[in-house]
Amino acid sequence: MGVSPKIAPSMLSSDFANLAAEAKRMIDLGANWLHMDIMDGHFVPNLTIGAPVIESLRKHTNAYLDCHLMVTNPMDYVEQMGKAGASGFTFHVEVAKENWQELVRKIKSAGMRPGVALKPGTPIEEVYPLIEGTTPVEMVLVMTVEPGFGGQKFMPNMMDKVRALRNKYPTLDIEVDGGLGPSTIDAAAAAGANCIVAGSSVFGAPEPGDVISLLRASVEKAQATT
Ligand SMILES: O=C(CO)[C@@H](O)[C@H](O)COP(=O)(O)O
Ligand SMILES: [Fe+2]
Repeated sequence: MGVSPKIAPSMLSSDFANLAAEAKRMIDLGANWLHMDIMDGHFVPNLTIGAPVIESLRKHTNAYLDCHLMVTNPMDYVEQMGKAGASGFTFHVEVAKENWQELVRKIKSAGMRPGVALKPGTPIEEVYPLIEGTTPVEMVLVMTVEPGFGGQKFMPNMMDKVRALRNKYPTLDIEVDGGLGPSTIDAAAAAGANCIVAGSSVFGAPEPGDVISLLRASVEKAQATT
Protein backbone atom coordinates (compact mmCIF):
# COMPACT_ATOMS: atom_id res chain seq x y z
CA MET A 1 0.00 0.00 0.00
CA GLY A 2 1.62 3.27 -1.09
CA VAL A 3 -0.04 5.65 1.32
CA SER A 4 2.37 7.15 3.82
CA PRO A 5 1.47 7.27 7.51
CA LYS A 6 0.61 10.71 8.87
CA ILE A 7 0.35 11.12 12.60
CA ALA A 8 -1.73 14.15 13.52
CA PRO A 9 -1.98 15.17 17.18
CA SER A 10 -5.32 16.87 17.83
CA MET A 11 -4.46 20.30 19.21
CA LEU A 12 -7.87 20.35 20.92
CA SER A 13 -6.14 18.46 23.74
CA SER A 14 -3.18 20.87 23.87
CA ASP A 15 -2.73 23.91 26.07
CA PHE A 16 -4.44 26.50 23.86
CA ALA A 17 -2.79 29.29 25.84
CA ASN A 18 0.56 28.01 24.56
CA LEU A 19 -0.51 26.85 21.11
CA ALA A 20 2.64 27.84 19.21
CA ALA A 21 4.89 26.05 21.71
CA GLU A 22 2.59 23.01 21.75
CA ALA A 23 2.65 22.86 17.95
CA LYS A 24 6.45 23.01 17.89
CA ARG A 25 6.64 20.36 20.61
CA MET A 26 4.49 17.95 18.57
CA ILE A 27 6.46 18.48 15.35
CA ASP A 28 9.75 18.07 17.23
CA LEU A 29 8.41 14.79 18.66
CA GLY A 30 7.75 13.43 15.17
CA ALA A 31 4.19 14.47 14.29
CA ASN A 32 3.55 14.86 10.55
CA TRP A 33 0.45 17.02 10.75
CA LEU A 34 -1.31 19.18 13.34
CA HIS A 35 -5.04 18.41 13.53
CA MET A 36 -7.12 21.53 14.19
CA ASP A 37 -10.73 20.99 15.34
CA ILE A 38 -12.96 23.87 14.29
CA MET A 39 -16.42 23.70 15.87
CA ASP A 40 -19.21 26.23 15.50
CA GLY A 41 -21.45 25.35 18.46
CA HIS A 42 -24.20 24.41 15.99
CA PHE A 43 -23.12 21.38 13.96
CA VAL A 44 -21.71 20.08 17.24
CA PRO A 45 -22.49 21.18 20.81
CA ASN A 46 -19.07 22.72 21.37
CA LEU A 47 -17.30 25.90 20.29
CA THR A 48 -13.58 25.99 19.66
CA ILE A 49 -11.41 28.03 17.32
CA GLY A 50 -11.60 29.58 13.88
CA ALA A 51 -9.53 31.27 11.19
CA PRO A 52 -8.00 33.94 13.47
CA VAL A 53 -6.31 31.25 15.54
CA ILE A 54 -5.11 29.41 12.41
CA GLU A 55 -3.68 32.71 11.14
CA SER A 56 -1.86 33.32 14.43
CA LEU A 57 -0.49 29.79 14.55
CA ARG A 58 0.65 29.95 10.92
CA LYS A 59 3.06 32.74 11.90
CA HIS A 60 4.85 30.28 14.18
CA THR A 61 4.95 27.09 12.13
CA ASN A 62 5.12 25.85 8.57
CA ALA A 63 3.58 22.51 9.58
CA TYR A 64 0.65 21.01 7.67
CA LEU A 65 -2.48 22.27 9.43
CA ASP A 66 -5.11 19.55 9.00
CA CYS A 67 -8.33 21.48 9.64
CA HIS A 68 -11.46 19.50 10.54
CA LEU A 69 -14.48 21.74 10.18
CA MET A 70 -17.39 20.67 12.34
CA VAL A 71 -19.57 23.51 11.11
CA THR A 72 -23.03 23.75 9.57
CA ASN A 73 -21.97 26.07 6.73
CA PRO A 74 -18.47 25.09 5.58
CA MET A 75 -18.69 27.28 2.46
CA ASP A 76 -18.72 30.38 4.69
CA TYR A 77 -15.24 29.55 5.98
CA VAL A 78 -13.32 28.52 2.85
CA GLU A 79 -11.93 31.90 1.91
CA GLN A 80 -10.91 32.92 5.42
CA MET A 81 -9.34 29.55 6.18
CA GLY A 82 -7.33 29.68 2.95
CA LYS A 83 -6.09 33.18 3.72
CA ALA A 84 -5.30 32.17 7.30
CA GLY A 85 -2.93 29.45 6.07
CA ALA A 86 -4.88 26.21 6.55
CA SER A 87 -3.37 23.29 4.62
CA GLY A 88 -6.24 20.80 4.56
CA PHE A 89 -9.95 21.70 4.73
CA THR A 90 -12.12 18.74 5.72
CA PHE A 91 -15.87 19.36 5.76
CA HIS A 92 -18.68 17.03 6.84
CA VAL A 93 -20.68 15.26 4.14
CA GLU A 94 -23.84 15.59 6.27
CA VAL A 95 -23.94 19.35 5.58
CA ALA A 96 -22.66 19.33 1.99
CA LYS A 97 -25.04 17.01 0.17
CA GLU A 98 -26.23 19.73 -2.23
CA ASN A 99 -23.11 21.78 -2.87
CA TRP A 100 -20.06 19.55 -2.40
CA GLN A 101 -18.79 20.03 -5.95
CA GLU A 102 -18.66 23.80 -5.63
CA LEU A 103 -17.23 23.48 -2.13
CA VAL A 104 -14.38 21.20 -3.26
CA ARG A 105 -13.61 23.52 -6.19
CA LYS A 106 -13.45 26.53 -3.87
CA ILE A 107 -11.26 24.73 -1.34
CA LYS A 108 -8.78 23.89 -4.09
CA SER A 109 -8.82 27.41 -5.54
CA ALA A 110 -8.12 28.74 -2.05
CA GLY A 111 -4.94 26.63 -2.02
CA MET A 112 -6.09 23.92 0.40
CA ARG A 113 -6.41 20.15 0.13
CA PRO A 114 -10.06 19.05 0.26
CA GLY A 115 -11.23 16.27 2.56
CA VAL A 116 -14.62 14.91 3.56
CA ALA A 117 -15.59 13.63 7.01
CA LEU A 118 -18.49 11.46 8.07
CA LYS A 119 -20.18 10.96 11.43
CA PRO A 120 -20.58 7.46 12.91
CA GLY A 121 -24.22 7.22 11.79
CA THR A 122 -23.54 8.18 8.17
CA PRO A 123 -23.18 5.29 5.70
CA ILE A 124 -19.85 5.10 3.89
CA GLU A 125 -21.59 5.01 0.50
CA GLU A 126 -22.40 8.71 0.94
CA VAL A 127 -18.79 9.73 0.36
CA TYR A 128 -18.14 7.59 -2.74
CA PRO A 129 -19.41 10.20 -5.22
CA LEU A 130 -17.05 12.76 -3.68
CA ILE A 131 -14.05 10.52 -4.26
CA GLU A 132 -15.07 9.63 -7.78
CA GLY A 133 -16.16 13.08 -9.00
CA THR A 134 -14.29 15.17 -11.55
CA THR A 135 -12.93 17.36 -8.73
CA PRO A 136 -12.46 14.72 -6.05
CA VAL A 137 -11.69 15.08 -2.37
CA GLU A 138 -8.19 13.89 -1.48
CA MET A 139 -8.90 12.48 1.98
CA VAL A 140 -11.77 10.80 3.81
CA LEU A 141 -12.01 11.25 7.58
CA VAL A 142 -13.92 8.44 9.26
CA MET A 143 -15.13 9.64 12.67
CA THR A 144 -14.64 6.97 15.30
CA VAL A 145 -16.54 8.94 17.97
CA GLU A 146 -19.46 11.37 17.76
CA PRO A 147 -17.85 14.69 16.79
CA GLY A 148 -17.71 17.46 19.38
CA PHE A 149 -15.29 16.49 22.11
CA GLY A 150 -11.91 14.90 22.73
CA GLY A 151 -11.40 12.04 25.15
CA GLN A 152 -14.24 9.77 24.00
CA LYS A 153 -14.23 6.01 23.48
CA PHE A 154 -13.17 4.58 20.10
CA MET A 155 -16.00 2.89 18.14
CA PRO A 156 -14.48 -0.30 16.67
CA ASN A 157 -17.46 -0.96 14.41
CA MET A 158 -16.41 2.04 12.31
CA MET A 159 -13.56 -0.13 11.00
CA ASP A 160 -15.98 -1.69 8.49
CA LYS A 161 -16.11 1.72 6.81
CA VAL A 162 -12.32 2.02 6.76
CA ARG A 163 -11.96 -1.47 5.27
CA ALA A 164 -14.56 -0.78 2.59
CA LEU A 165 -12.78 2.45 1.63
CA ARG A 166 -9.33 0.86 1.57
CA ASN A 167 -10.50 -2.04 -0.60
CA LYS A 168 -12.07 0.36 -3.07
CA TYR A 169 -9.36 3.07 -3.03
CA PRO A 170 -5.86 1.66 -2.39
CA THR A 171 -4.08 5.04 -2.62
CA LEU A 172 -6.57 7.28 -0.82
CA ASP A 173 -5.61 9.09 2.38
CA ILE A 174 -7.95 7.63 5.02
CA GLU A 175 -8.01 9.39 8.37
CA VAL A 176 -9.48 8.11 11.62
CA ASP A 177 -10.37 10.51 14.41
CA GLY A 178 -11.58 9.84 17.93
CA GLY A 179 -10.31 7.58 20.68
CA LEU A 180 -7.12 6.56 18.89
CA GLY A 181 -4.21 5.51 21.08
CA PRO A 182 -2.00 2.54 21.91
CA SER A 183 -4.96 0.23 22.63
CA THR A 184 -6.96 1.03 19.48
CA ILE A 185 -4.40 1.84 16.77
CA ASP A 186 -3.84 -1.75 15.64
CA ALA A 187 -7.51 -2.17 14.69
CA ALA A 188 -7.47 1.08 12.70
CA ALA A 189 -4.15 0.32 11.02
CA ALA A 190 -5.22 -3.23 10.09
CA ALA A 191 -8.40 -1.86 8.53
CA GLY A 192 -6.29 0.42 6.31
CA ALA A 193 -6.23 3.85 7.97
CA ASN A 194 -3.02 5.81 7.31
CA CYS A 195 -3.79 9.25 8.79
CA ILE A 196 -4.14 8.99 12.53
CA VAL A 197 -5.57 11.75 14.72
CA ALA A 198 -4.86 11.41 18.42
CA GLY A 199 -5.58 14.00 21.08
CA SER A 200 -5.90 12.80 24.64
CA SER A 201 -3.69 9.73 24.16
CA VAL A 202 -0.80 11.92 22.99
CA PHE A 203 -1.18 15.00 25.19
CA GLY A 204 -2.13 12.93 28.24
CA ALA A 205 0.90 10.65 27.98
CA PRO A 206 4.01 11.12 30.11
CA GLU A 207 6.05 10.72 26.90
CA PRO A 208 3.95 11.98 23.97
CA GLY A 209 6.78 11.20 21.54
CA ASP A 210 6.57 7.52 22.43
CA VAL A 211 2.86 7.47 21.57
CA ILE A 212 3.49 9.22 18.24
CA SER A 213 6.18 6.63 17.40
CA LEU A 214 3.93 3.75 18.45
CA LEU A 215 1.06 5.00 16.27
CA ARG A 216 3.37 5.31 13.26
CA ALA A 217 4.93 1.87 13.86
CA SER A 218 1.50 0.26 13.96
CA VAL A 219 0.50 1.78 10.59
CA GLU A 220 3.84 0.79 9.04
CA LYS A 221 3.55 -2.76 10.32
CA ALA A 222 0.02 -3.17 9.00
CA GLN A 223 1.08 -1.75 5.62
CA ALA A 224 4.03 -4.15 5.45
CA THR A 225 1.73 -7.14 5.86
CA THR A 226 -0.87 -6.17 3.23
O1 LIG B 1 -12.79 15.86 15.97
C1 LIG B 1 -12.58 15.49 17.10
C2 LIG B 1 -13.69 15.50 18.11
O2 LIG B 1 -14.83 15.96 17.52
C3 LIG B 1 -11.27 14.96 17.44
O3 LIG B 1 -10.26 15.44 16.60
C4 LIG B 1 -10.83 14.88 18.88
O4 LIG B 1 -10.22 16.05 19.31
C5 LIG B 1 -9.88 13.71 19.07
O5 LIG B 1 -9.55 13.60 20.41
P1 LIG B 1 -9.25 12.19 21.11
O6 LIG B 1 -10.47 11.34 20.94
O7 LIG B 1 -8.07 11.61 20.38
O8 LIG B 1 -8.97 12.56 22.52
FE1 LIG C 1 -11.13 16.14 14.59
